[in-house]
Amino acid sequence: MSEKDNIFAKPLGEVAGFSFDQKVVEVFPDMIQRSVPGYTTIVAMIGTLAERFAQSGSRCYDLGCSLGAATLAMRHRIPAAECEIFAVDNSEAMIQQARTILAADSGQVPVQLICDDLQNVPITNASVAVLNFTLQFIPTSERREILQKIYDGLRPGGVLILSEKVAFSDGDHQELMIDLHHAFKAANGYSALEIAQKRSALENVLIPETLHDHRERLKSVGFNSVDVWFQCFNFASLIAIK
Ligand SMILES: Nc1ncnc2c1ncn2[C@@H]1O[C@H](C[S@+](CC[C@H]([NH3+])C(=O)[O-])CC(=O)[O-])[C@@H](O)[C@H]1O
Ligand SMILES: O=C(O)C(=O)Cc1ccccc1
Repeated sequence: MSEKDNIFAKPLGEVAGFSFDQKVVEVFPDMIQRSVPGYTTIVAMIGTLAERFAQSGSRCYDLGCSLGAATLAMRHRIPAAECEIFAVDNSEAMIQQARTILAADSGQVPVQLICDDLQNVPITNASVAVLNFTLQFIPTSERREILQKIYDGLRPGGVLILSEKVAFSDGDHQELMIDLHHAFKAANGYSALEIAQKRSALENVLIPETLHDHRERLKSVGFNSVDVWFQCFNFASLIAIK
């Protein structure tokens, strides 16, 4: 499997902004598993949701697919005929490694891996769209346009699964959730230095918004039904149905 994440283990002096480069790719499954509470459950449930929502002859999109975890979960659970998965990521290093992982997988649903900014990828004839911890890395001013494009590309009854690190408007609650997230990381073996250096690397790179803002924007682009289906501390996943 992947190597252990020790990217932020040594004092770095100046901490550069976080990027999905080759070093991160090599440790990514370990990093995300030890950093995102509920990640394994969320990925498995994306499979269950795809099983329910994938429509025959439609497309499923995994936007910001990294190594293709959600793609694989969907691929192994979609019963609908003639579906195709489009997995998109703008990190060349991620897509290269995803290609190797997919080549070793025996799932039957065809997968197209695309190395591009998800903003350049047309979305059409979709029944499932996944943004599993991806929108948080895109400037807030560009998020509405992406969600509108997804809404417009979905068939009626189609679903968007949106997982994000979230913020809270109440300062005390915000502080508590961040503290509990750091305790989760510490329990998974990250040192105080690793937690602090990763936190500065993510500053201005990963921008969380409140669940209220996510819900309102999803409704305002047209989604009928919007609600949280998973939350642990400051990590949440929403389902939005067209
Ligand atoms: N504009 C963009 N266009 C395409 N990809 C992008 C863009 N911006 C960021 N990315 C990509 O979004 C991914 C975010 S990781 C997703 C985990 C995955 N979904 C998983 O289910 O394992 C989440 C995390 O690391 O917290 C990275 O691979 C980026 O290259
Ligand atoms: O580690 C964190 O603090 C996170 O918010 C999650 C994460 C996981 C993997 C890459 C970037 C951020």
